[in-house]
Amino acid sequence: MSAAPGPPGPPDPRPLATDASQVRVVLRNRPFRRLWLTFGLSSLGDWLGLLATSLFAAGQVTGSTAKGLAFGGVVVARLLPTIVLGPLAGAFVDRFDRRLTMVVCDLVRFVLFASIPLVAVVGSAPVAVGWALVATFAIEVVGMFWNPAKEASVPNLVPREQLEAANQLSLIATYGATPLLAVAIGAGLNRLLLSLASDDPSRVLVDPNDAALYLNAVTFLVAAVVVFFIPEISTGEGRLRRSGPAGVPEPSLPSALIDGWKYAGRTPLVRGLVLGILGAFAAGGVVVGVGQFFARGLGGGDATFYLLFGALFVGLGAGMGLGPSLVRGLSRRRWFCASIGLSGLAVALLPLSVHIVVALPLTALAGAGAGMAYLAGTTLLGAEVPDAMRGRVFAFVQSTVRVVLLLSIAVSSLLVGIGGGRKISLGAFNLDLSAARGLLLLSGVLAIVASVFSFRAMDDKPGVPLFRDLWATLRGHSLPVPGDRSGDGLFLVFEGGEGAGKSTQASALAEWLAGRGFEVVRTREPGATPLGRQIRSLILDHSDDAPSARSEALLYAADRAHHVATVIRPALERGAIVVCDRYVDSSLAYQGAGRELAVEDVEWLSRWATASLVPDLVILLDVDPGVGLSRVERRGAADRLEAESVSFHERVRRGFLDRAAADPRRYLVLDAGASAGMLADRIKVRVAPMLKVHADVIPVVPEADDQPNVSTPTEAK
Ligand SMILES: Nc1ncnc2c1ncn2[C@@H]1O[C@H](COP(=O)(O)OP(=O)(O)O)[C@@H](O)[C@H]1O
Ligand SMILES: Cc1cn([C@H]2C[C@H](O)[C@@H](COP(=O)(O)OP(=O)(O)O)O2)c(=O)[nH]c1=O
Repeated sequence: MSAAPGPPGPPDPRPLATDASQVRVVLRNRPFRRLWLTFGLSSLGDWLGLLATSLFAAGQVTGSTAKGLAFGGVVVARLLPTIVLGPLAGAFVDRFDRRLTMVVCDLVRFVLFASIPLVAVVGSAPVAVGWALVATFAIEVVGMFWNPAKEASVPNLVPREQLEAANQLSLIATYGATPLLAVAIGAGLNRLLLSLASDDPSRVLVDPNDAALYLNAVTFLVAAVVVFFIPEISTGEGRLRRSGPAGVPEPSLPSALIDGWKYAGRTPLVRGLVLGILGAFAAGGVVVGVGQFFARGLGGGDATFYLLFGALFVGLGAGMGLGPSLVRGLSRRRWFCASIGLSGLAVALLPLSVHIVVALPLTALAGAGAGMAYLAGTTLLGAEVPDAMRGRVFAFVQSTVRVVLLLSIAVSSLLVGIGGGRKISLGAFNLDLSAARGLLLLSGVLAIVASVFSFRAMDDKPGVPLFRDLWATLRGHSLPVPGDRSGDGLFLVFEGGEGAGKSTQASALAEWLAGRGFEVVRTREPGATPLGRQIRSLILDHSDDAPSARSEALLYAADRAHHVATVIRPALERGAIVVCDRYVDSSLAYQGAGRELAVEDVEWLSRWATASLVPDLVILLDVDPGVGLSRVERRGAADRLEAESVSFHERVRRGFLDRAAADPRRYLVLDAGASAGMLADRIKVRVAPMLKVHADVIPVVPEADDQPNVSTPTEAK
């Protein structure tokens, strides 16, 4: 038996998000570039092969029924093997060297494709068609091994943070560029060869379809050679096992397969992904199955159908290409589920469209959701499924997707013919109550349900409401995950620009709370601990060797990590109230907005430093930088940050306000121009209800007779 796959661990906290710069970085990665070329070649071969073989088979026979049968036979021959052999191929891929698997597959496909026209030269028409079918079937079988090997090898070539960009590029190659290129090459060859033969068709040098098949065979040969020279791919399980300690028995194919299924079954991420993908593809299949009927219902013919189809693909491409820059830092698990929900919603709304003008954007939206879900799903599988399991999981997903797609296309195109239509007149428009519309609604709802279930299975931000998180993300930053807190202390933070009055208000609040009998820890950042004080002087003192923006961010994070670990968490665990002058938002505002570092990076760094400890309330004292700076001028020489330009402090102010706007329930924003007494009152009003729960634990002591009980790990300012 193989070592059983370990239990699914917690999600990797490192972000998977990508941006345009990652695409450039990935493109500079040589092994990936070469692999990408082979994706393109093989995918070109696939598309060209499908077109050429189908046309070839149809061209061998006469009569429309026979042509239809021959054409359909090729398509079926291509889809069938996935279903039967997919999972087995995945288990195989995980056991053997992925590079060699890919090379052998490409060589076999080279031979098979070249054999199709060659057999036709010597054999009769039935033999030629028969062989075309057999070869096609075999080519698809080979693809079953090649595909999971390819998918599983990408994560070995590119680092985690570039995985999404790498997937974007390979999806664009597979579904965007190469199908178009295949059509163009097919058509180009046709014209070229026919024009060379002038008007006498019998003088055609090589039949255009034969030529396409030969060309196609060559693409696989080239791909085989290129892959052979990418040794980095060979880090699959097979190779590790071979060079691993002697005496570790190799798992048999069936037991590897069973391990793979077990892993998929008990890993919430994989379960969620499979469920979501199946929901999306079922809906997609229905759209394809009923498309023509629906188009007719919209009052259009084939042209409308092609328009809808075009919109679906434009949406798909846009989702894959632009999605990541739209959602930026959003959790990829959440993005995946939300995309499927979006797709489902668009499909469910389609039946309500009375006109193509409404149907087109909805179709594009459905495509965009599907494209984003496909990209996020592939990236998640690559990033979070261990290398040893990846081939099996990819194969499992690929084959179930095909089954569902085939079934939903077949069933829906069958059903749609049965149900008759009824027209309802809505003023100028006629709404056609047809089976097509009913099926669309049903499949849209199905996809939404699937997205909800997969969300439940794989969400990595429990406790953070999805829609608020989405909204916050679209506006610049996703919401943090509240850290799990033991103890029932209260964590209150003051934020704001220089001279906003944070220290004044923090002291007032701390005294008021202590006066009511609470244990209060009044603290600040940076510099609340001995280590922190050293860091503080490194950052803020003027020196010839001022830290760069990134090292400044790291120093603040280092101070914060130590502060949280040694002061804040222990206090909260005791049940104390922590009143802190500045926290994470200062880094986001000063280093993010002010120094213009990527806010997501600073946010991630802070989350890591604090182990996701989030304040219960942030009191933001909003002050005009001019006013605030003039207040602190009286304090003496400005430190390094105070001495920054006014535009810097303006950006900082915006940074704070944006944070507060993204999560209003956790912020109290006050105009710091008000008098200190008024501000203190407003703060007490907001904090008091938070104490009620707290007061059950620590009795409230009458204000007058109590000695304030404030401990300060930092010296008074
Ligand atoms: N609401 C207020 N109105 C006017 N001046 C204030 C107010 N709050 C504080 N100050 C004064 O402004 C200066 C800076 O206040 P401080 O609390 O140290 O701000 P911060 O900690 O935000 O830098 C101090 O001299 C303080 O007395
Ligand atoms: C905590 C923190 C502070 N800072 C800056 C803001 C302040 O200019 C300086 C802290 O100095 P401090 O004297 O504590 O400022 P204030 O009296 O205004 O509260 O460090 C950051 O840039 N990033 C951070 O994460």
